Amino acid sequence: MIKVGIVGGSGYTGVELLRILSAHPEVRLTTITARGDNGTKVADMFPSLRGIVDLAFVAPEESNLKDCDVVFFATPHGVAMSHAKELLDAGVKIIDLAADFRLKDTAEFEKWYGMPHACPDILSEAVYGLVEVNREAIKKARVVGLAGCYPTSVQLGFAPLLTQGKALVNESALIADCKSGVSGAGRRAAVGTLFPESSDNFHAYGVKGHRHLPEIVQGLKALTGNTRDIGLTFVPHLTPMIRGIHSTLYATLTPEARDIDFQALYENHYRNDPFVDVMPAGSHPETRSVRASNYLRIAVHRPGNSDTLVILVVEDNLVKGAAGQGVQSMNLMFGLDETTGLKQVPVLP
Ligand SMILES: NC(=O)C1=CN([C@@H]2O[C@H](COP(=O)(O)OP(=O)(O)OC[C@H]3O[C@@H](n4cnc5c(N)ncnc54)[C@H](OP(=O)(O)O)[C@@H]3O)[C@@H](O)[C@H]2O)C=CC1
Ligand SMILES: CC(=O)N[C@@H](CCC(=O)OP(=O)(O)O)C(=O)O
Repeated sequence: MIKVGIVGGSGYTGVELLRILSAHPEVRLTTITARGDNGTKVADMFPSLRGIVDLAFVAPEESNLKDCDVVFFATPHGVAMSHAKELLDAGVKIIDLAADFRLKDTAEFEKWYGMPHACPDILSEAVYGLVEVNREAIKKARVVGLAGCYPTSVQLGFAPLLTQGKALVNESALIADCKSGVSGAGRRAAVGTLFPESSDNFHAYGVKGHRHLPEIVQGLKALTGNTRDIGLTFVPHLTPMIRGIHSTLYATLTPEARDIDFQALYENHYRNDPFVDVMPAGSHPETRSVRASNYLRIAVHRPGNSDTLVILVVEDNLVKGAAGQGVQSMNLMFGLDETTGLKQVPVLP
């Protein structure tokens, strides 16, 4: 059994990790930390876990994280990197849901996250946790910096177009128009996510620059083999639902790409990826079709047979965008089938 610890178990991605890992056949949950709620039984805070998780939250300094095989950090940015060295020295693997191990350029990290990087040496060995792109590297990783929620949907939506060796679309003018449910902001988020503020309302934010922009650009560039530059307009929106991300992606075809069958290109690209579903041509994927599951669904459109491709992508931000992707990575790091414990059927309606 894999002994698993969770730092930050009392947040939204933390409880999602608990839900998934408590049903995982190869996992034993050993320690779950929370600073504010230490001593509280997990099931008293999350009644969904009554009779399922019989542990109490412990304070981080009193936890036995070093006895784990792997520790998930479901914490704000900056926490994982301050614990990484001592855990790695103790032989513990790390999966960070925050951004400490995503951006490879430490100056970029400091610019977007407002803090210096605590361990550039560990950052350089860390693997970016987007399984469909980095599967082989994740298998050998000691540290995985999971892809962000929006970045997962945007990168997997554009990936088949960017990995062909030559540009099929105008890569300097990609557009990602993304909408997220409110749980994306976390359990202790600001006033803007309160019910009276966020229900019956819809708005864009971060148009001037969102911290996921450099992460997505880094990832899209890597998909070209770092041979071509990427220009991306990324506009996130807050939409009044609890879970889910819907990303509408736009790309303009190059003249040489006009005769390509993009439906076939996408189906072929994802033929061996158990959690990516390329839907039939003309589909309109719905966020509820992936709710509480690790699936990500994509539909490819070319309205009016024009030169504009429209790619629709849905995922659950807390699962494929965070905890599920983390468990998918953990499975690979420990030699398991990547779907182990992750075959939950989405909840609909
Ligand atoms: N929500 C989402 O959809 C996604 C979130 N993420 C990322 O995952 C991480 C967690 O997000 P989310 O679960 O939404 O956040 P929450 O605010 O819901 O939970 C944060 C958790 O971290 C704990 N925590 C806060 N500060 C510290 C600290 N300094 N040291 C130790 N523990 C701390 C909190 O408990 P306490 O304060 O009591 O210690 C709580 O358990 C974030 O980095 C977020 O950006 C990634 C993808 C998607
Ligand atoms: C709706 C909402 O507020 N979403 C968050 C992103 C989700 C998140 O937690 O970001 P990471 O993936 O980088 O960890 C935001 O825009 O800041």
